Amino acid sequence: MIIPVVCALIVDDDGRVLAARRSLSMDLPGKWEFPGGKVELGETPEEALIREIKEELDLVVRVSATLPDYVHHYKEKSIKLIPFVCSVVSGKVSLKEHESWNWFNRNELQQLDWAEADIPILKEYLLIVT
Ligand SMILES: Nc1nc2c([nH]c(=O)n2[C@H]2C[C@H](O)[C@@H](COP(=O)(O)OP(=O)(O)OP(=O)(O)O)O2)c(=O)[nH]1
Repeated sequence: MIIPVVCALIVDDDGRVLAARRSLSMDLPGKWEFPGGKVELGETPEEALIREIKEELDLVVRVSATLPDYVHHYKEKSIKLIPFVCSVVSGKVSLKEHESWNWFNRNELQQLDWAEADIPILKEYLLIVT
C-alpha cells in the first residue's frame, strides 16, 4: 500500500521556505520535512494540506502551485509525497507536533538533514525557482 502524504513548501516574501524538524515522538525523529501529513478518507489532497498546516503550525495557507508527486519506499512503508507551494494568509507559527522550525534560504535548505522522501521534492523546487 502506498500512503498519500501532502506537504507544504510555504514561501515567505523573501523567498525563504519553511521547514520543520520532526520531534523524537514522531516517525523519522529529528529529520527535517515540509510540514503536512496523511490524506484522510474523503479529503482532496489540497483540503488535507490546509487542514494539516492549521493543525501542525496554526497557520492558514493558500496554495500557489503544485509540484510533481513522488513515491518513496522506506523500509517499513511506502509514501506518495504530494507537494504544494504555498503562502501564508494569516497566523503566526505555533508548533503543535514538531520540535523546531525556521525559514531557510536556498543554501540553508540544502544543508538540512531531510527525510529521504523530501530530497527530490527540494531539488525540483530549487530548479523551478532559479
Ligand atoms: N508530513 C510529512 N511527512 C513526511 C514528509 N516526508 C516524509 O518522508 N514523510 C513521512 C513521515 C511519516 O512517516 C509520513 C507522514 O505521516 P505524519 O505522521 O506526518 O502524518 P499524520 O500527522 O497525518 O499521521 P498520523 O500521526 O495521524 O498517523 O510521511 C514530509 O515532507 N512531510
